[in-house]
Amino acid sequence: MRYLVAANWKMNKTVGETLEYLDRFLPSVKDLLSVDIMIAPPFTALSSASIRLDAAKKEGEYNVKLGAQNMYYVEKGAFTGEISPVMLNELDVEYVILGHSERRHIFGEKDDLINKKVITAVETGIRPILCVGETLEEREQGKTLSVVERQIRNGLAGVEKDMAFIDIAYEPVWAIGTGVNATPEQAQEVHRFIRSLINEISKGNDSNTRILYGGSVNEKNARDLIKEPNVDGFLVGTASLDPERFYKIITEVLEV
Ligand SMILES: O=C(CO)COP(=O)(O)O
Repeated sequence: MRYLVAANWKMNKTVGETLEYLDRFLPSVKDLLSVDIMIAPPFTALSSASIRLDAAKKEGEYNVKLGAQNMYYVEKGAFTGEISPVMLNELDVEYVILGHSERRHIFGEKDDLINKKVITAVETGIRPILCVGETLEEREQGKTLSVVERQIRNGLAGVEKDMAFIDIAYEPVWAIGTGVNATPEQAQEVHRFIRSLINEISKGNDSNTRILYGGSVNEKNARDLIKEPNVDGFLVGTASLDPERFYKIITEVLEV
């Protein structure tokens, strides 16, 4: 299984800033093919990023893929403000982040909607990264594993046989954007649980499923986190906004 290091830029960077970032970032990861890299800019920058990546790939070898931060589960129609999988496919978007805690908590997305999106993503050939994770209150009440189990079972209902085409990101809500990451031990405990759960529900058909950790990952804590046996990569927010910091995290993963 290849590690995946993914950047979730959230609502950051204009088209100009995206192109400036790629100009600085792409040379650093040229010929770096042993780890999968994904960048998810905002929707407005996807097209320009796609063109820039395409041009780079004509000049050299890059293992950098584009991701979307969300999508709707219908091909087209009267869904004001939504983006469809067909629109993402056209831009060579290969990943989609689904069920991010900001979608769940700020925009009220529930497991059944997230599940519909996961199913459509798999059907359209866009690899979903299903995000799960507990709030601080849930952790303090000892509910971490039961919350994660519910989010995974509901989120993956109907796609269990396609598990090898899906990645999971464990992102404890209390660690997102706070500067307080889960300790390697805390991450490993939940990742081991997720691994056994998806092994059970996919009947062993999960050999390409990465379990990413997300939540205040940076160039200083990445090495200790990736050393854990069930941490298969990262979903990085804040630290991915700077191309040098994101590259440093990638190099920490390479060294394990
Ligand atoms: O939400 C995240 C990635 O999806 C994590 O964000 P931070 O790295 O800023 O904590």
